[in-house]
Amino acid sequence: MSHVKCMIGPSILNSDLSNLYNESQNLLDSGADYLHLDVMDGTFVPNLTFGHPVVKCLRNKIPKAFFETHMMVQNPEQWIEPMADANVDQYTFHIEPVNNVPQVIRKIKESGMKVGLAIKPKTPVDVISEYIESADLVLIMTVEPGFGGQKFMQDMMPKVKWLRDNYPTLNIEVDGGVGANTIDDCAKAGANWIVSGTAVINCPDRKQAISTLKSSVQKYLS
Ligand SMILES: O=C(CO)[C@H](O)[C@H](O)COP(=O)(O)O
Repeated sequence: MSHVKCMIGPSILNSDLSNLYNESQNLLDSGADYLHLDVMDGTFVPNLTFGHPVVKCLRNKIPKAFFETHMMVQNPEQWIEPMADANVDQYTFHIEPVNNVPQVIRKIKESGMKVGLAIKPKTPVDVISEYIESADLVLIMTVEPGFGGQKFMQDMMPKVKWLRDNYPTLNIEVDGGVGANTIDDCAKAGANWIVSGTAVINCPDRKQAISTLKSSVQKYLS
């Protein structure tokens, strides 16, 4: 009997952002369990996307779905209140630029959102262990954050496996290059929250793409 649930969260990063509502609704109608919203500030990563004003507009049109914002930003503390005001469900931030991680975790919780802790490929997983008990999810990046469509880093799987071995009930998310060819590696290592961008967005049958990801994870969870 598995302790964790499989969740598939497409990243809308490489969708038609001029048509964000329809793209998001289409992904939910195709079986997505949540939406993974990539917020980039051009400083923490060399790319710029959107912030809380866009997320809030999307939330007004999609009141019920679970929204996770993946905060690829230099100062995650700055955006907690605006994202809570946009009714974001889970605020996932990178620990690398943060001096006081417990303080950021506390503020996210006080604002009513769930807490996700993210690490870049070069960050060792044990750096995060002292904070895991107070988090809802850990995100292991399987590409350097910044862009969709990059090659999956298989060598991140020991991090996922280490987390699963040590934290059987933890929600472990992977993000970057995840699709039909790489999902088995993620599932086998123990990931249960799956972000997939281009592999879903560019697939003519998004329902099928999401269902393939789900079946693979469920196979290893059961
Ligand atoms: O966080 C991200 C990039 O920083 C994206 O969520 C991720 O790369 C998704 O796209 P793809 O599945 O195409 O890699």
